[in-house]
Amino acid sequence: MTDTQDEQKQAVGEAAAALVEDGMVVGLGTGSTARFLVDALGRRVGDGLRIVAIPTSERTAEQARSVGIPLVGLDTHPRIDLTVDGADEIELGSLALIKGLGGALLREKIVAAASKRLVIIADESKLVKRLGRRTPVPVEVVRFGWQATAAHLRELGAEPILRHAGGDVPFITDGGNLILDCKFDGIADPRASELAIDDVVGVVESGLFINRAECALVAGIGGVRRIVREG
Ligand SMILES: O=C(CO)[C@H](O)[C@H](O)COP(=O)(O)O
Repeated sequence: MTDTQDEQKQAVGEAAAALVEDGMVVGLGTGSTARFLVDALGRRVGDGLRIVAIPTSERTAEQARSVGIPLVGLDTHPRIDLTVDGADEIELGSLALIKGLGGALLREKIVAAASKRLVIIADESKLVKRLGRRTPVPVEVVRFGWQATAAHLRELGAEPILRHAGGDVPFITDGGNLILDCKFDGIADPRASELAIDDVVGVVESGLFINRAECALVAGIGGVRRIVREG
């Protein structure tokens, strides 16, 4: 039985760490749920598990190093066996995702695309019937002309807001870009929206992840359950 949100995140982090096998190349997600995964994997590495890992952010890299997980890059390991990452919204059925409220969506998507398997870990609050009613879609954009990029995104029906790190200082991603948090009135066709956003000049990547997750490990009051993609 799991209780608080943190206990639920810990439960899914540990359940996902148990999926990792000797010899694997593992993608490490970013965020408060992924932190529990990295801690649990660090403990397994301390007990003798032999893996190498590719982090999706500088934050995760720092944590992984601190718990003794050996890190490599996509240059030497372009194929990843298993990536475990969090999500901001998970659409029931399709397992389409909104990711990037933690600001790491670009590296997360590159690592997901290089992965044979992507397992999402989350608590039940992340499950939705339709994406984008509650959470904005984070969109990473280059700094030059971001206002023009925002205007194009507005034409797609979004309300883009420049993300700030605090005060008037814009949030800068690990790739040196900006993030526009794009509020939509629900996303009826996530794949079409992903394509339309990616087609805007100045956009580096969107936080819509479509057909990428194999399954989600979701923690609730009753424990951890595995949800698979339908169709
Ligand atoms: O996409 C992400 C970071 O870019 C995170 O996976 C997402 O924001 C979920 O984070 P948390 O586990 O803290 O709710």
